[in-house]
Amino acid sequence: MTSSKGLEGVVATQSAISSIIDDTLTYVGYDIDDLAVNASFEEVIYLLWHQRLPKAEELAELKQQLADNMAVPQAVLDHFKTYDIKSVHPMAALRTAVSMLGLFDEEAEVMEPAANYRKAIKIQAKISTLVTAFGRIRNGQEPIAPKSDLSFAANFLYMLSGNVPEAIEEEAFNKALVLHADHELNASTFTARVAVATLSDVYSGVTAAIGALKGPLHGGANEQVMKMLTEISSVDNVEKVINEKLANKEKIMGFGHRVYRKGDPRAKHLREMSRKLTKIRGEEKWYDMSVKIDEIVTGQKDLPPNVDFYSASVYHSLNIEHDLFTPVFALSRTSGWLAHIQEQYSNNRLIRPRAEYIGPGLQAYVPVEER
Ligand SMILES: CC(=O)SCCNC(=O)CCNC(=O)[C@H](O)C(C)(C)COP(=O)(O)OP(=O)(O)OC[C@H]1O[C@@H](n2cnc3c(N)ncnc32)[C@H](O)[C@@H]1OP(=O)(O)O
Ligand SMILES: O=C([O-])CC(=O)C(=O)O
Repeated sequence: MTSSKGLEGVVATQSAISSIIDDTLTYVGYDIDDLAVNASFEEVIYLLWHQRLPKAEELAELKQQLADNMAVPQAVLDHFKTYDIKSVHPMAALRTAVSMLGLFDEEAEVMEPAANYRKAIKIQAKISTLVTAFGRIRNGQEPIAPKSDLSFAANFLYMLSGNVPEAIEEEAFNKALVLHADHELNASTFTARVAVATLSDVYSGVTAAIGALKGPLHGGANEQVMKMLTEISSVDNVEKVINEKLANKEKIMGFGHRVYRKGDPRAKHLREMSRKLTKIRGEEKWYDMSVKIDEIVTGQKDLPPNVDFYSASVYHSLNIEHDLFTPVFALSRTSGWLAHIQEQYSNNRLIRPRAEYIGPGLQAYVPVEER
């Protein structure tokens, strides 16, 4: 029995939700380049959950269901005030808050598909409210109630800042949500599927997935990219800092990928948004620094940027605090996790791989006084 470190190359399940074939990403057969330009995030949620694009009335119904379910139990909001909110990572808070939502859902343990679909709506709707409320409460501000006439993307930015976003901001954020929604069997999605394959509940699956996304080798990389850009601080410093990091064999956050070899198709869309938004903000340096880092890392190491690299300067330009970048990723990827959870339940088998044992051979027990 031999193992593959990090399960590289192992095909662990079948899925009809998204595919990565020859560096092309599709959601249910629709090329991500097509969806990034044309689709709303709500359409993508529907696509992932139903494996087809919605008709107009189905889309309207989903939007209404999301709007109707955005309110979060007061006890969950109050719990943010029970610890030193400024010292915790928002992903840790989100992990607990989503788990806590399950305690207030009377259907949490009901396993019928219709009940699980209702839970998907509730979680997808409430996760925006949780992230924005956390962001405001820790800054001494009151949470803002959503506006039912705004899109999912616009509502998030509105609930965070109190201002209805400009059209270009809404467009950029919607695109970011579309691009992050699903990605085949990435680590957090696999985690969600493993959790629910024990026939545990939907809240457990999403909570487990949030924990997996938090790490800097996965969703946590976008925050680390912004930390690196902030530390480098100017285009003139890029070459020296990046060359030093490469010489020290440090990983450059936002580069490399387990599956893509020629490049992540999502990165070009985020790069273009970064160019536009940093220009509007008069802060082109974030884009210029990013492009220079990209040239060096891709040039020297043949490691192209992944989805997390240019999303950092995009979110920064949307006035999102840096440690909220990964929660933003989570609120988009929740749509994918919920699709995979549903798919796992619909054709379930316990996920239980084997380990290649590399410990000592058979040993006889020695009583404690004789060791
Ligand atoms: C949404 C997402 O999750 S996208 C990924 C987000 N994560 C990051 O951006 C973190 C930085 N990137 C990485 O750590 C990796 O590229 C991962 C985790 C994404 C993929 O990891 P793996 O497939 O396991 O590749 P692994 O880490 O083994 O790297 C293979 C080689 O490329 C190098 N490498 C990979 N990524 C990088 C990087 N970002 N910077 C420098 N070198 C790198 C490794 O050092 C290793 O070199 P070696 O063979 O000389 O030891
Ligand atoms: O697929 C992966 O390994 C990581 C990734 O890009 C994602 O989750 O979007």
